[in-house]
Amino acid sequence: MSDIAVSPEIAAAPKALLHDHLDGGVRPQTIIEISDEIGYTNLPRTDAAALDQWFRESADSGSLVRYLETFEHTVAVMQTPAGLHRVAKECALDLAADGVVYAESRYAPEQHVAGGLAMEEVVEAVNAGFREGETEAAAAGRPIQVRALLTAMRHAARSREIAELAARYRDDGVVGFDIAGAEAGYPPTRHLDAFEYLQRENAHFTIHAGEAFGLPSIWEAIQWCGADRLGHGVRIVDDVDTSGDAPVLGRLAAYVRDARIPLEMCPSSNLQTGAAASYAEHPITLLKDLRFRVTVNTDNRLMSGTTLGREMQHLVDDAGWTLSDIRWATINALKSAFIPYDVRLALIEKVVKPGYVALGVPAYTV
Ligand SMILES: O=c1[nH]cnc2c1ncn2[C@@H]1O[C@H](CO)[C@@H](O)[C@H]1O
Ligand SMILES: [Zn+2]
Repeated sequence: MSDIAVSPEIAAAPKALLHDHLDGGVRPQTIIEISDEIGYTNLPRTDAAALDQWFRESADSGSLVRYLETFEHTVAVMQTPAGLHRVAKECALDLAADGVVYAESRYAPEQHVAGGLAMEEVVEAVNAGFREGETEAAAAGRPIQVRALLTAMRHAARSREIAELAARYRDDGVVGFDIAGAEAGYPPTRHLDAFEYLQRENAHFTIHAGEAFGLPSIWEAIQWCGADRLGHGVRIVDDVDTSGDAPVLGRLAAYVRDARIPLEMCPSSNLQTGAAASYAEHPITLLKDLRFRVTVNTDNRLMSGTTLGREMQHLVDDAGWTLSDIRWATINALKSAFIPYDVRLALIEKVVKPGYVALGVPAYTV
């Protein structure tokens, strides 16, 4: 969707990414090679460039449901330990090359058992791939930490089981839980059992909400389910009245802002699913100006033809963002990460702040 060039400053800026789907960021060439190895013959294109194009165009329908149909082909090549390992390793390398220093990558273990793997084996293969990618990236001078979020599909009925899996692997590379998939008709409260379990376990979770569906979904995610963060949450603007001289926040929007609930915003993805009309008009900028805890994310790099650098470049080019805004969003992301406070602080103080000073951005003020 967005083959824009990223400026040297944005490319070099240390970045943090909270919302990136592992199965939404597979390299086209890898899809083709694994398909050959496993005998998967349903790919819509067999040339890497054409396949890349196909994903972007097919995901560009204006409908979340149709957007999600394209994942059939990435999930198909992520059914073996070798396939999962390779995809995870390449994910870490690609993010490191984009200047990402910390990432949370999510995937749904229940979608990777068609070849007979146990969900534990899925988690372990992905973890091993991330660790190898981290090692290679560090050796290449691009250190990155990648942690996993386990997603449950909201139309399915395995969320409690996957929540338990996330808790079991919490000391082994998994830092949280999520629900994803078609939003309309599948409210977060359908999975209350899983969320209540995680709260009792003192575990972290985010919920895709306020993307294809509006305020009730956000309200349930926060006030019924207790979400730590919102995946997208873009529709929170429906509770901001901009008709007068100054924007007025409704009760829910005020709660989200005042409680510092992180919004994992994904501009390009929202343009493709119809949740926003353009980068210039995307609510992320209004929400930034109102000081919501905004973060910038990729969602699905393959389907959107994007990188975190590109998402940021679009905001700079079309919505008036500055490098200082990008640093603010990056620090917001690290403040909101599901890793221990001391690790977050070390990344902010030792990596992010010095990285922006090196780019000549004036010192950070709150
Ligand atoms: O923007 C999105 N909204 C809702 N669900 C999504 C989005 N992007 C990806 N997935 C879903 O999450 C699964 C696990 O990674 C993917 O297979 C896809 O079905
Ligand atoms: Zn998502």
